[in-house]
Amino acid sequence: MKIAVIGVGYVGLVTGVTLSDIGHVVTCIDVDPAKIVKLNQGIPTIYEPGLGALLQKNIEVERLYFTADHKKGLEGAEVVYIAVGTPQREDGAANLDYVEQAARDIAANINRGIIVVIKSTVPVGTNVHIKNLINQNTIDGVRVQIASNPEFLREGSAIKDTFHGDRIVIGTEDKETADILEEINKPFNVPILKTDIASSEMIKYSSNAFLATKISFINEIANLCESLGANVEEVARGMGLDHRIGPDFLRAGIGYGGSCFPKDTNALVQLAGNARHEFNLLESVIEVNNNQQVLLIDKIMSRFGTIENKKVAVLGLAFKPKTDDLRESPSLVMIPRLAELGANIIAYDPIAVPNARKHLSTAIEYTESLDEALRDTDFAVIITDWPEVKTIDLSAFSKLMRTPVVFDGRNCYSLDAVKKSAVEYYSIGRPSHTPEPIG
Ligand SMILES: NC(=O)c1ccc[n+]([C@@H]2O[C@H](COP(=O)([O-])OP(=O)(O)OC[C@H]3O[C@@H](n4cnc5c(N)ncnc54)[C@H](O)[C@@H]3O)[C@@H](O)[C@H]2O)c1
Ligand SMILES: O=c1ccn([C@@H]2O[C@H](COP(=O)(O)OP(=O)(O)O[C@H]3O[C@H](CO)[C@@H](O)[C@H](O)[C@H]3O)[C@@H](O)[C@H]2O)c(=O)[nH]1
Repeated sequence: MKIAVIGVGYVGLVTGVTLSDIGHVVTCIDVDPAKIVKLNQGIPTIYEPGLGALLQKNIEVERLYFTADHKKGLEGAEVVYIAVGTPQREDGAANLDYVEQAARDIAANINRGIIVVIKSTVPVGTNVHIKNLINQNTIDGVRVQIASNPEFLREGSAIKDTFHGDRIVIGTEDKETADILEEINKPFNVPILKTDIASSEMIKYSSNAFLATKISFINEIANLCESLGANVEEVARGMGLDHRIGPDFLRAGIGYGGSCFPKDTNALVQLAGNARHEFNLLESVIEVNNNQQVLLIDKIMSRFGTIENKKVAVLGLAFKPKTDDLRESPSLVMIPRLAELGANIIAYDPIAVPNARKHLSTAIEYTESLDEALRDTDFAVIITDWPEVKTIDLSAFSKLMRTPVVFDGRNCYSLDAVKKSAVEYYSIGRPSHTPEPIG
């Protein structure tokens, strides 16, 4: 099948690379010419394990192309995927400007009926709106079919998620389009659910909202555990053994971030509001998460009283490990707060420092060395559970820091290991630990 993908961000690039890897001829189109230059040289524009090798392989066998020219990219395409961003608008709703522009780009450059597939996360009703927008603007009355095919990949495991996903969802208005989409996706060997368009659009938002709910639920339980003397890790383990609950997404911590959960939960609240439905549960999920992102500040202030001129190591900038993405990362909330309170900050991340320099306006020091980050600091705050941070020998804290006080937003260490160390330790939903004074 000859396929075009519009928008080569995270999702567009993974979509283009994996569709070509299963045998389709794919041309990816982006308005950013700098991205296209890099990608044509086989250089990935995102950090994603395993992506580089697949990118180079499929360019070499001439199944994968990149262009900044919509006309050229859409020429001969039988199916066109839209994978542009749907960022949050100020009122919380999804901004559809990029999707609408992609629709106009399609309308202006096709001369025969094609299938348009929306991969971007879009509110219920958008697929039909986009189909109408294209059909109203084509030359010579050309008509397109529409399909909703939401994306469920996670950053950092996007390739694995595509080839070993739990499901592929295809929402269409007619059986013929559904069958063509099924045929395209068959080689992924992932269960396919064919449904109507509105349900497909809703499955994406409901899935993200449910996962966010699990996280906020366990975070609320964690905060209660602290007051009642229980350990949230034990609680989550005990809950997760019930197969109706399951063990995933029950890791308590500093809250969820990333390019999806925050914006998609807000968009669903807006979508519900438009249908005159107050989504109280999801509003609470969002509120719990907002509070969770700054919870460590309270712990830090009750430990120190003031942090004016204290030197603090912030360990991790990305919203989760294995990505350099900072979008909605708790670090973007914590770092300005710590700076406002007068702390001098040195921030460590193994790969996200270049992105942080672009996104964080607070004047801080950066390093890609964990040792350098910890040296002579008064306390450390763990934001991202990077393997480098999780596997650190706890003695490094006492050897390198001025005072080994650690506020762990990701519960990186076992309490047994902490008890054997000289570290003063505060985590989420677990008892804190203050070492016995020596002598
Ligand atoms: N990032 C994720 O992990 C993830 C996972 C699942 C779903 N999604 C959803 O997928 C969509 C895309 O997300 P992303 O993170 O890849 O976005 P992104 O912002 O990283 O990338 C979008 C790309 O589209 C390009 N673009 C915008 N308008 C264009 C146009 N008219 N023609 C050609 N190119 C255009 C931009 O230059 C950019 O490179 C969003 O709706 C998001 O919610 C994202
Ligand atoms: O038990 C958990 C699991 C995750 N998180 C946090 O939740 C956020 C999101 O994590 P994850 O879901 O792994 O990352 P994303 O790449 O944002 O992926 C989510 O968002 C994507 C975009 O819609 C969807 O495609 C994926 O299915 C969905 O998991 C991160 O800040 C994690 O630290 C927790 O705090 N506790």
